[in-house]
Amino acid sequence: MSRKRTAALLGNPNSGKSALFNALTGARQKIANYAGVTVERKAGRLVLPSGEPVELLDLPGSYSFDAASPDEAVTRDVVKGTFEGEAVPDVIILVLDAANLEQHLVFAQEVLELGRPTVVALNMVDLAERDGLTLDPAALSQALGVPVIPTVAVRRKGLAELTDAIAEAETHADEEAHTRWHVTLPERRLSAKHMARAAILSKSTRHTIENGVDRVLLNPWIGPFILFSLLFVVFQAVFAWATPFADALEGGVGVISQGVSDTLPEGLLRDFLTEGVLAGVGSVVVFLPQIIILFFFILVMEASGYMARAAFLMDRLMASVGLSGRSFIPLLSSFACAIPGIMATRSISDPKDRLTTILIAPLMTCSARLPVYAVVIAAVIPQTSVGLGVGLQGLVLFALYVAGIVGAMAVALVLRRTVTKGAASGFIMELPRYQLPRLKDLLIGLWQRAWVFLRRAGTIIFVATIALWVLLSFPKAEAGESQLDASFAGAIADTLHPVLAPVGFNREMSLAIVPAIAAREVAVSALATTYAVDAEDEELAAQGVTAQIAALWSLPTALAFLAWFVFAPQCLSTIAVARRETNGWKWPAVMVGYLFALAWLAAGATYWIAVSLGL
Ligand SMILES: Nc1nc2c(ncn2[C@@H]2O[C@H](COP(=O)(O)OP(=O)(O)OP(=O)(O)O)[C@@H](O)[C@H]2O)c(=O)[nH]1
Ligand SMILES: [Mg+2]
Repeated sequence: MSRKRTAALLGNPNSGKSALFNALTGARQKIANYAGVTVERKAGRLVLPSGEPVELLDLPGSYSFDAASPDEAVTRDVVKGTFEGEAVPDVIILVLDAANLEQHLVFAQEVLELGRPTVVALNMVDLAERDGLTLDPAALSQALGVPVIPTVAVRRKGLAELTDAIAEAETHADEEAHTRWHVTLPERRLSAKHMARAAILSKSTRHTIENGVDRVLLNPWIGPFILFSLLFVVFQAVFAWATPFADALEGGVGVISQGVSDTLPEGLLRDFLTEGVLAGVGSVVVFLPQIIILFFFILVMEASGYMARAAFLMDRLMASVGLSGRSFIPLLSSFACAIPGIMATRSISDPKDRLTTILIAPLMTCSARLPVYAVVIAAVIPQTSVGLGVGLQGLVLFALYVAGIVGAMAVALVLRRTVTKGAASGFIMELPRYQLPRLKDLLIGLWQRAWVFLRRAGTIIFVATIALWVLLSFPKAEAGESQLDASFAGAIADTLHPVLAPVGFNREMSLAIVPAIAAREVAVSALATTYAVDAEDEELAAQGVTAQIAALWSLPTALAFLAWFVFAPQCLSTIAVARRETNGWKWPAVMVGYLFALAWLAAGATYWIAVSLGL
């Protein structure tokens, strides 16, 4: 049997390659409305009408095969057959944005010049229509010398025709090489203009609304104000909207815990379930509503096209610290998690810009920190309004995010003048068209994030919490001795505490930050388990970790803990991905070193300022 044939999706960024890939293979690759979403090669299975399976490749978008950024290099290597362990794809599916034809036809010529079996997916014809364009696919096919199939990837239109054309293209490999294509960029631009003109039958100007919106959103004064207000609303919502759901979940965990206590006999199994699983892991799971609300906003910003506008707005600010707006999207992605954020830096072509962005990405507040912030804020910050319906808790949360951003900008400024010295590179980014987010995509996106969170809770958070529970539970305390004092964990806490006591940490906090290296949320489950195991006051123990923190921590101590988490590099996977993306241990070591130093200093400064203010 011959080897499975391959087809690759190629085209400019944001042309809908991943949307087509998902539609053709049933995969759920990330799609979003800005350039540079896909940064890796992904494979899936497409079944042709004949029943033959084809390996379909989704690739990062590209403007040219000469491009310098690491993601575009992947595309070039795959297509030219220099990608390790990969044969040249048999068919190329060239994806063009019908509403942006002229720009997309520039790279198209470079692709066609390869002279390989190619099919064009003229995607986003719905948007072209919305813009008042009437297209002539036949004329375009004539000009390009390959089949052109109109598609709407997100509504699965034109897929059958496209698969037919892919099957055909495989059997009729194009023998005559396309030697007629132009080689210089200005020539390609000119012929793109002619081809686009020939393919557009009529054009009515309907761009006015979009331009009007952009005049407001991109205005140098109003724009940042709107962006800032939007982010502000997000953090208010994270607290205000989530509260009823979080309370219900917390209540549910409490009921189960009570049920377990009532039914099981006293002993190790009961302690394991109540102290380790329910108090520990349960204390993290209750943050699911907050996580979903945060991602709801991120996904809407990504799908609507606002994300790229935000990057555009931030370009000036970023330039003042030696970065460009290009770094903004990886940094904003780091609000979800630093790992995809660091991966997203592959779309930055300047190596020093990219390295700086990787080094500061962990300062963006990832969603794993949300449970830590939320639990401490709920415990020590009163649920009051500061006026105008603005909640104090949401305000503190917002301030923590801002602290991360300000910290990142300050670090970038220092790095760009020292270790990653160099001039800021220019920033060119296409502004995608506005789109109404599709409910289905939104729900799938939210489901994926919820699943990631729950899976973490069931795996890494579970394992780290249980490991800590074991260390806390043995050896058993003598009568009159506290369990924490007697345990192995107590010994670990006693070793670390002297280093952290000067910045206001108590013993439980010093202990909790150790397993939190596996995943930050573990700080919460670790505290919950520690207090559950060590509980002297049974009634307080039953009220959960928030009540215990409220009763046992002073305000300066709690604030120091929050400040620590703004900076601390507490996540092994981030360090691992930084190693992979920088090809060595040097930069991850620099990253970990500076982040720990900053965390310690920030916690200390916060603690002592709070103490001296008499808080
Ligand atoms: N209206 C409309 N939107 C589409 C269509 N195809 C894709 N989109 C949207 O266009 C945006 C970009 O789609 P992606 O599939 O992420 O684009 P891509 O080519 O993979 O982009 P990169 O990975 O950045 O190179 C997303 O918001 C999609 O929902 C289409 O045919 N019509
Ligand atoms: Mg993509």
